[in-house]
Amino acid sequence: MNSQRDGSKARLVVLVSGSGSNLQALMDACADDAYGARVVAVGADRDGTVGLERAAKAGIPTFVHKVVDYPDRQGWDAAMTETVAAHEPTLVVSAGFLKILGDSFLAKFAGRFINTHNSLLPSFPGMRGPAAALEYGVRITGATLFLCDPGVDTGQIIAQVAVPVADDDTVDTLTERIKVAEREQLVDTVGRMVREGWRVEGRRVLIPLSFRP
Ligand SMILES: Nc1nc2c(c(=O)[nH]1)N[C@@H](CN(C=O)c1ccc(C(=O)N[C@@H](CCC(=O)O)C(=O)O)cc1)CN2
Ligand SMILES: NCC(=O)N[C@@H]1O[C@H](COP(=O)([O-])[O-])[C@@H](O)[C@H]1O
Repeated sequence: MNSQRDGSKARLVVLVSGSGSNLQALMDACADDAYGARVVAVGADRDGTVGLERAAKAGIPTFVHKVVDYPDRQGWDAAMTETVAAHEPTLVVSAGFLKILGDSFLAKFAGRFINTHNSLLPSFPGMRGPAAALEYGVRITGATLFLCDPGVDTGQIIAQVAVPVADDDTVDTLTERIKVAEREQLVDTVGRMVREGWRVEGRRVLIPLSFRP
């Protein structure tokens, strides 16, 4: 069971690659002491993202590790692991972070490394969730929050939210509609995790307030 039951604030390290609207939602939630967490660092795999700008504007430490700056993927993974570990995270949150993290990172953070994805997994994993949902013709899609494992979007599911697909949806309109529900789910679920803790039973992730008898 992981939790900050001693009343101290949980430490969130958030990983981004793009606009960081999920990051902003977490930062906004953390402004309320009752939420029980604070974003202690924001990391990215590339320079110049709006997500990094959001963190810098809020005075939150940022870091960037680019794969091309390392002799191989393992070197990049080790650098990511070392930098994130230095911030002593309660929870590592991948929110639009577009790199798969490897063995070194998972050895350190598995079980407390989560990712929000813009589809109802296991449908439409990867980098094109909304586009793939539109191409397939599903009538309901959504967002999934899950614990990351060595696979791509194959980890244990923590929470899901359904989002209807409109007849006139484009990739952009569907992506944005999913994001609204996704951000609400991320803030609500991370808050419950850090305040109440969570445990993993096989493929299930249980948070006390959602425990079923
Ligand atoms: N070990 C894991 N790491 C990450 C996971 C995961 O499930 N396990 N999820 C991703 C986030 N994600 C979807 O939600 C995702 C991100 C990136 C990719 C991908 O194919 N990335 C390529 C490079 C793409 C690029 O740089 O443009 C890669 O890593 O080589 C798939 C799914 C976060 N990390
Ligand atoms: N599977 C990777 C992926 O596509 N992730 C998606 O990137 C967006 C980031 O938005 P944000 O930068 O505004 O938070 C999110 O909608 C997230 O599901």
